Amino acid sequence: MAPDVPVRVFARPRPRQEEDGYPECMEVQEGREEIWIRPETKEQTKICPADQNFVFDGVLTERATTQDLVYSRCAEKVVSTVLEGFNGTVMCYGQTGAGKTYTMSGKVGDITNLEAFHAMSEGPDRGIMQRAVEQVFKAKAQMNSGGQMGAGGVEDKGKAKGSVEVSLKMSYIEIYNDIVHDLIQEDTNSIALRKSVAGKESAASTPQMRNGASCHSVSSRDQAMELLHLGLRRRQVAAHNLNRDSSRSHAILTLYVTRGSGKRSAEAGKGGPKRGSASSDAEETIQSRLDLVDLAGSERLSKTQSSGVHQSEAQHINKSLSFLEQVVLAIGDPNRDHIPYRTCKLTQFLKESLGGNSYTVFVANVRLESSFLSETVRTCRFAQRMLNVKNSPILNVMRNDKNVSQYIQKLVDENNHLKEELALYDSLSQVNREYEPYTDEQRAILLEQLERYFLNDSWSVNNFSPLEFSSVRHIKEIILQCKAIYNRTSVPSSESAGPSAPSIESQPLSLGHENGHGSVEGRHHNNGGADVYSEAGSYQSESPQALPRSQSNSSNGSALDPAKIEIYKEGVGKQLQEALDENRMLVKTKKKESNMLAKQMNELIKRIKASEDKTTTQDLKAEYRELHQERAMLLSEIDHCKSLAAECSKKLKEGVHECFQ
Ligand SMILES: Nc1ncnc2c1ncn2[C@@H]1O[C@H](COP(=O)(O)OP(=O)(O)OP(=O)(O)O)[C@@H](O)[C@H]1O
Repeated sequence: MAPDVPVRVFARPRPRQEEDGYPECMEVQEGREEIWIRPETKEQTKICPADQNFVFDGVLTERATTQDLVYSRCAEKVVSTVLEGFNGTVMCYGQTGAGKTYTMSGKVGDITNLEAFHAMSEGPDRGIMQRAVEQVFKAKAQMNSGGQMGAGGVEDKGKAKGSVEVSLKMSYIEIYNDIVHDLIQEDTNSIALRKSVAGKESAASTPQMRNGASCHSVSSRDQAMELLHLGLRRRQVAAHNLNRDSSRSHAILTLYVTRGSGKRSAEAGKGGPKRGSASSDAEETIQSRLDLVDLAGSERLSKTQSSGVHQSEAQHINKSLSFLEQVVLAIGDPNRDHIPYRTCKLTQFLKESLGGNSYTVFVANVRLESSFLSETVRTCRFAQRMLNVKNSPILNVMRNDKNVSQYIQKLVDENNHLKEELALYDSLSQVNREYEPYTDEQRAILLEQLERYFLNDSWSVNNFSPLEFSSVRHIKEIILQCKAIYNRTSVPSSESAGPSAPSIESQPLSLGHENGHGSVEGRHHNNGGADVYSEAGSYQSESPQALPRSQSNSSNGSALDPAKIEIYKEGVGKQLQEALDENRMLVKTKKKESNMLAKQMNELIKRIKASEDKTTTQDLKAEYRELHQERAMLLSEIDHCKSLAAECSKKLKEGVHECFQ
């Protein structure tokens, strides 16, 4: 089993301008990997009641930190491990304008100016993305000429020599308003392109959604830079009060490294965990991946003054970041066995990076000006939680092991031999049996036989015609078809209560019932009558009987195909059901939080009414406004989860309908 490796967390404060004034209530102390907060004013103590120090794996001090230093401290080692065959992630998180894009892509400036971009990409302001590409190409050149990559990313002399084939691919996507867009597809018609990518990553195909993005072979650093420039040009950017070039999307640049057809030295990969069973003489292909993630910045609308479309973008950004927080909280909680990765595209993409197969570094970009105290405290708290996230990186080796191939061949031979034996046995006993799976035609014939058998009044214990079992596959098929007939013809218990009894389909299983909160149910019904949580849309993978029987018989009298529904149940149906459950669970939790906030707000109203002191009243009102904003955010998250649940529910229904013959 792969060992747990914690996410490494760094904080990078954006340099303050001299005119911002010192001292501030936040500071980084030289030589100490911590950000200290000393609230002084009453306002500040409301945000952070007492002195607090946030300790990280590293704090990149404001003035001393160059882009070069940031790379060597935060990213270089991760890139080296990727070159060895492990997955790696570096992600930047923080409030808008704190320097995430600067850290990742460098001082981008006017992105339409290609020359300026290339000049920057070679200069000291270049970011982690450019530097990672450089490191990877440097290593590729070394490996092609027979060197081995060691843990430090430098050539290790004296190890097994021999040219290793290395190929690199690159993809660059953005998640904008929870839709995945390809940023480097060569088609300039981005709308058509975006539709196609978004279409591919539907809930039904979430595990493969990465494949929805185009993947480009890159053979030189310059080629990779061209693609990076193209992607940055296409990324959604807008101006607001705190950042002239604010990213409106989460962007993920992925470098895929494949090292092919070489014998991996037993000594290689000393820097990290090894696969226990790896032998030194196997032919191997190593496929690893580096994700460089520039998250969109959280923003307070009151500060950015965004409105219209940018306000809606901001709400999407804040929502997805809050889902990210939920995932991180769940991973860090030993009592939670379910991590809500499926709630949005961002968390789906980061599944391996957080709690999965990856070496991950998290950079918290912060601003130390007092006016950003609340945002910085929030970022630091989140970054601290990130320290609890443990990953399990493994060496991504595809082995072409001679022993395994031989073993598979042995099994194939044995299977052929048994088939021959069976054929001989059948011919000696003069029976003609088939062992291949039923075709649709054979299945239809069997179904017809069974229907005749059940409908025939004159059937008796002596007449078992279609039930005279001829083989194991025949028995299985009869049982499946009997189940289909049963589902189609039997009447649900609620219907048997009388014609006026509502069908299961029309009984909403509302959250209100689940939570015991009557009000929730009321709002749910008022919401256009969309039965998001109706049992009809809920597909119980453990018990197929839970499917509404009224649906087992479609309007045109066709029957549910047992084989199809089984496949659906184990595959897409199961994924959709999980996603539905997750969203329902999130709605439930958030509703509780929202109710608690409502209670606190009611208390505050009482206190405001009772207050006679002007300053106290003002403070209470300010507190009320904060809570109100927080609750508004929660309510919009709840709506978002509901709409996701509705989408899952709809897809589930469509999927079940497709299982009718
Ligand atoms: N460490 C730094 N040194 C010099 N300039 C910086 C630094 N960090 C950020 N900046 C500058 O601050 C501005 C805002 O930074 P940037 O666009 O990287 O923020 P961001 O966190 O990506 O914001 P958003 O979330 O809104 O996209 C840019 O002009 C950037 O060049």
